[in-house]
Amino acid sequence: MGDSEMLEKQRNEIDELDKQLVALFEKRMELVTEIGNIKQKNNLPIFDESREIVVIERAVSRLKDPSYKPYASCFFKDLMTITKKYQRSLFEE
Ligand SMILES: O=C(O)C(=O)C[C@]1(C(=O)O)C=C[C@@H](O)C=C1
Repeated sequence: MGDSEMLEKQRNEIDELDKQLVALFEKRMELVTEIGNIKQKNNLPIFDESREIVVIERAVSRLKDPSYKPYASCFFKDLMTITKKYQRSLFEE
């Protein structure tokens, strides 16, 4: 297979994975919404540092390739920055 064929094939695989990621992201956001509503109802803080540490540590520990560790850690940290931002937007409604 030539390089440009290979590139197209890899990008098609990424497109397929992104489709799955969007579905998972949406499911996760639905849960984040429910948790956000519980937090609002019970006057709980949005940021839960100990929970975030657990989420990141567990995710990183599941990697097969340890060289991805700092990147996976960053990915989950950024993801939770986004979820907190979204939960805050719910509080403002
Ligand atoms: O578990 C919670 O309390 C959530 O609100 C979810 C979540 C997450 O996205 O995983 C978001 C914000 C918190 O700081 C911790 C975790």
